[in-house]
Amino acid sequence: MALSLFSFAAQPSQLVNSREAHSLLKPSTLLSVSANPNSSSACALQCQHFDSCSGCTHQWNLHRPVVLDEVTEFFRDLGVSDFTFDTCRLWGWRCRAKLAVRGSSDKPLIGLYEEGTHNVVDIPLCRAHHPNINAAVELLKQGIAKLDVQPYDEDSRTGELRYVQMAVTLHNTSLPWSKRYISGRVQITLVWNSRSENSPSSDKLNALAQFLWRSGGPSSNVHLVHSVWANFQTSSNNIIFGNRWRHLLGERDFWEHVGGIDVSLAPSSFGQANTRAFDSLLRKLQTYVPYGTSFTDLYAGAGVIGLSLAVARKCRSVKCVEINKEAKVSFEKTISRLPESIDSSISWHQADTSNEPLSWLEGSDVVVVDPPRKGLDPPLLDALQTIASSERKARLSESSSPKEKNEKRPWVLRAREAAVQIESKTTWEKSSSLPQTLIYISCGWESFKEDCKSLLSSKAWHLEKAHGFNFFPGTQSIEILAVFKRGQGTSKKKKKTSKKKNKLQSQYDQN
Ligand SMILES: C[S@@+](CC[C@H](N)C(=O)[O-])C[C@H]1O[C@@H](n2cnc3c(N)ncnc32)[C@H](O)[C@@H]1O
Repeated sequence: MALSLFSFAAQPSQLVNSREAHSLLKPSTLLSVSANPNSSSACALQCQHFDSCSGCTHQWNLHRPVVLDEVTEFFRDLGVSDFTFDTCRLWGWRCRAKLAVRGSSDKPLIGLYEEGTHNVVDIPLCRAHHPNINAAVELLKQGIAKLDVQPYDEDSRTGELRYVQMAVTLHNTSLPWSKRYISGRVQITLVWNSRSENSPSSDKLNALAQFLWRSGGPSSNVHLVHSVWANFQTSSNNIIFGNRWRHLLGERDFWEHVGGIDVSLAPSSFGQANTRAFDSLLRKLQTYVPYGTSFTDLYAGAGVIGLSLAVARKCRSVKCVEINKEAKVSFEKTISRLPESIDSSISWHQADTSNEPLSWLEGSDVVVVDPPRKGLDPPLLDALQTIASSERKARLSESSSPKEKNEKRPWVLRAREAAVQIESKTTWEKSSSLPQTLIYISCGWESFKEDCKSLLSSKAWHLEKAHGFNFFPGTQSIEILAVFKRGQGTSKKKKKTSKKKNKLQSQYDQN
């Protein structure tokens, strides 16, 4: 995963005090975007790293990303005039950060690359980070200095510590929200420049983990550290993580609570950085999924979307498809905490959605796609565009998909087999229908626009609703939730025209 896209900036080097905490906890606001809300300096980033750090691109009006006007207009032109935008939390929102470690053991730099370079900018007071990420970074720096840990040197490919991933859990739901936020604990993953835990530098790795645990674990003054993990990476490219992960200290399982369920997230699986904003999005998403639906979650990660809908909307079936095999363990753990009353058939498939995409859509009423920034894979986009003709063909041949039945390629068959399968208690009738609703969740505005235009131009879908969420305040990014329905629909503009016509007609009739 490329570093520069993902990490951002920080806050004080210790746990925040209650006044600071209060300022970080401004409630989110839902803007109906037609009226321009006040742009005030109260929504300024006020981060001293802004000029050098590449994490944030905007320091004013954090509540209104620059792209918002364009987004609003785009949807208005497509007939969605009630687009809403949730401003979410403006500071201290980032609960997950991947940071480069460079410099020297007595002066480590932990942060992001300066724009267009591989020079790391130290960002101890980042305003986007959850304050406890900054506190954990400070602790890590102390450990590096004390134990003479060598930060990685990209030119010589020497050194020990390459990157660190910090993830904060806000899981403790027994606490009121402000306390829950401030007492969030940090899972620290040290990306170590060796092949495995058996390399000669492992003693130092273990000593560093012990230091973090002693100084920030349960027997320290402030229990800040949730756990310590190691990832081993020796490759010379820009990829942050290697394939080998080891749990070193603390709780192995990392739980979060979003969308109404407990969710397990291993350090190796994808997790949304802005936990609170993601929760808002999930709650909005739930309102578009009818009770008892059959549901496919494509680009599912650890299945958070699918499983939260399985519970909130009592889905008949939920099928999750994800390419990263590491997410499977998290999915299984999350299932173990779902309410016993749940009666859904649930499966998780380790597969590439672009491989025979129609097979994943079959049998579902609703499909959610949540692709990476680059947008939908072309074969999936193509399948969605031609969904109506696929349906017609299937009906004609009476068998929904003859190609499916004749499939012989072992890798395709293997991918279709569920890696995790939980049967429902009720035996539901199997359906071969294709989805009538498509919910597109996007973190890449440019690719979304293109995909959206392609879907609409195919006339297979029309756009019904759209919402925006401020997942990444201080950047140009916006998270979109768009609801498409099958068929061409009646454009709202057209509806208005016909109302006008009717009015004219009735005036004419009266005359
Ligand atoms: C933006 S994340 C969304 C994850 C999940 N929906 C969530 O919110 O936690 C995109 C996910 O798509 C996965 N992915 C990328 N390309 C894929 C593909 N071709 N097929 C299946 N999954 C893919 C990535 O591994 C990543 O987990």
